[in-house]
Amino acid sequence: MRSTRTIHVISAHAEGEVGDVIVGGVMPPPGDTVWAQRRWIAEDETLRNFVLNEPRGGVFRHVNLLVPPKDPRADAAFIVMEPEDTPPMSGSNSICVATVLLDGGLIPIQEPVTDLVLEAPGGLVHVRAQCEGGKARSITVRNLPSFADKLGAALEVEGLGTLKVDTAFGGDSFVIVDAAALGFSITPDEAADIARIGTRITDAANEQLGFCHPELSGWEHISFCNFAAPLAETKEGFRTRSAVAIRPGKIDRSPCGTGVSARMAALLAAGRMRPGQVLDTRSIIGSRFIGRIVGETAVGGRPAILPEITGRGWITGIHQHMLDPDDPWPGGYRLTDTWGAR
Ligand SMILES: O=C(O)[C@H]1NCC[C@@H]1O
Repeated sequence: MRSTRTIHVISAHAEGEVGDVIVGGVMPPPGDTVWAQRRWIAEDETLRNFVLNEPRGGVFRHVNLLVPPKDPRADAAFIVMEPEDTPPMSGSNSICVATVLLDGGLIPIQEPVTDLVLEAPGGLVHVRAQCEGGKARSITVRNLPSFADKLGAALEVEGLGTLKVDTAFGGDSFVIVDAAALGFSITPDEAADIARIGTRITDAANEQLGFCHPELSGWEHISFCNFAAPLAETKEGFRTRSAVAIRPGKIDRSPCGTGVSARMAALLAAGRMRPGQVLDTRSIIGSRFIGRIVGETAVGGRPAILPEITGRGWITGIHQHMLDPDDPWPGGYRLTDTWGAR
């Protein structure tokens, strides 16, 4: 056996969504901030291609690189690599990172509660893990400040007509559509159609509505389409389902923490939710994130919410990715049969 590269990975998923964590074998990328390191990883593409492309990855895979924190308040820092983007934050990936740090023994568990500060590229996120028997059983992440951008905007989508949509930021940028109006009830048999149509809606939203984060320089697009099912009132707030279509054409298996945060920001801006209320969201596979608006703030002068997301993560294995110097595809490959199937 020989290899010019060995990358050590602990694999995990959060509520069904894969979020592997690189725990060794990669030097920290250049950059004075984690945001600058994120940009370097996105532009360089070597690591992204190595771990995300086939034969090591696939369109369903997200990979997080642990880096030394830049902010002295943080216990650990991470850069998220998703199929098409290297985003400011991710709910499922941050839960996977916390799970690997705690259940994998990189940071000692304190029972019954372990508090951590993680530095995501977009800023600090606080993690509170309920721990028992050496396992983080429930993880609450205080996500980045989240805000509505456009409410009730008209969006023309070829073949679908004019949709009424919201756009919002919840740690990543979203176009939010009414799932029921498009004929979806968020069930597994709808997965291929939601992925395909969601990608078209995201493309149309980028052309017609756009998005520009006022503080995270260069975050100037809409990443995802959130198919939001109707709200059912509960004692604490609302219960709902949603499916987030991820470019180039897959569905988040989790309820998408950034998506729940973006939706709560849009619901508060529309006067439907209040601080303190909960948005209990089920994914297309029935997994659950509990979102909560814990406060209000501002981002670049716009009203914003402080969202929390609670979910669970599990370690699924350990991998050591290698590169034989004779391998003719060191950067791997993507084919449109799975990567962006239309
Ligand atoms: O939970 C989330 O926020 C995400 N899951 C995969 C894509 C998003 O980053």
